[in-house]
Amino acid sequence: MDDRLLAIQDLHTQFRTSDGVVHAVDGIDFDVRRGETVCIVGESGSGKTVTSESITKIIQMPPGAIPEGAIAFRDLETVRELADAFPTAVFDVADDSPADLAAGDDDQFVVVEERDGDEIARGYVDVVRAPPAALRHIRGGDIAHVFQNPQSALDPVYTVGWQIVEAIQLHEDVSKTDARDRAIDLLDRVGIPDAADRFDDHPHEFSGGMKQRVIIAMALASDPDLLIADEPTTALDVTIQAQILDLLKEIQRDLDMAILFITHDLGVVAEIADRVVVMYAGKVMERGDVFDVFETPAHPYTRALLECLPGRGDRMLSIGGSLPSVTDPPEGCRFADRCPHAVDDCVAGDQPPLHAVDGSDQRVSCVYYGEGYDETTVQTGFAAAREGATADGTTRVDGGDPPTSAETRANGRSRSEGDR
Ligand SMILES: Nc1ncnc2c1ncn2[C@@H]1O[C@H](COP(=O)(O)OP(=O)(O)OP(=O)(O)O)[C@@H](O)[C@H]1O
Ligand code: NI
Repeated sequence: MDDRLLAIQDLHTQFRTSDGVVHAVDGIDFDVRRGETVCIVGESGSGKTVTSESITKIIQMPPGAIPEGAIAFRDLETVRELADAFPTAVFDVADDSPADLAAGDDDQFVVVEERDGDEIARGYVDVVRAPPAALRHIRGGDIAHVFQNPQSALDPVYTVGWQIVEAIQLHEDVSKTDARDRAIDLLDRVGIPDAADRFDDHPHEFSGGMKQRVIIAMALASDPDLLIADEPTTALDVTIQAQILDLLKEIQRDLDMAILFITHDLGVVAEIADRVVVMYAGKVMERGDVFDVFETPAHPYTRALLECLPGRGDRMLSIGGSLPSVTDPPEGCRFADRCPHAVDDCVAGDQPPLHAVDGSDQRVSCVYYGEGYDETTVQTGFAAAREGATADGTTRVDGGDPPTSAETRANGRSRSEGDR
């Protein structure tokens, strides 16, 4: 069964600037299944936020544009509603392969399989092609966003209760009294003590962590299938961060909602992700099940990120170097310039294709996993390999322990707990 809720295919998001075209997201693929948590992780500027904001097209266009790619949102109810509201936008296909998606006409964005009277067996909405009216239906309804700074997401002038009531009434035709009751339930649901009493308080009467809980309550108002959270805990202190992560896990379990979580912190990834997408300079370097990626990080960049985690190994690593130019991206692998294993093939052509690792779902964009290469060469400690490379000009393949499964478990999750 295809349980994908969101399928991103060859997404390109660019910005026109006076310095040239910024290739912020440069051809990425990944999907989010129903009810799971996918984390996008990567350094500052790698394209995480632009990816997440492309999904509901809340990026400013212009200067932004999505010249290529498709974002398939596969919620049956939404497909039905949009097919009714925009009958001429329906694109019938027998089989929903990516090729069909790409072949869709520009104004045909509701893709259905088998249209039998009102019955739509399966289908998806291509967010990239959807017009503003259809996007309004999806945004804040089927897909809700939670941003980093709770301060700016709340209006200081209105009570928090009223702001949640407004979010509820935006998506549902309910009376003020019913909406008020639901708002209080939501505040209670996200762990605001004495929710009924806090309803009439203004945002400034809430702490940062409590404000973020209010934002999450607003996001839940429309009962979304997908919650996109962009660094939602970064502005909060560590204990509050942990509480918000716990809250998100709990809500997800109860509401069976998928979460796309953006972070630069692999500790957070270990805490909440089912699957992880590692981005670098607008490309996906690696993706897969969080346990596979933590236990057998395949890409040298992922290894480097893991070695940067405090408490892993005895050295604190700084990767060194900086992201390549986003206006004039280099040939080959975007990470080649900082990679101790880079060879000629790494600096030619496009970013390497995503190769399978060990027959699992894990995929890695690295030439060493292609034909004619020995992948064990890059399965070594990043810091050790770099030291080897700088000491004698060659890459050393020994030394540097990969993170163990015990360490991954110590970070809070275990495959055997069956908590997914
Ligand atoms: N409106 C814009 N105009 C021009 N360039 C932009 C715009 N928005 C983003 N970019 C560029 O796109 C690239 C990706 O930015 P993005 O915000 O997605 O990174 P990020 O991975 O979310 O980083 P961070 O961890 O700092 O939030 C960066 O080079 C950024 O400068
Ligand atoms: Ni960001």
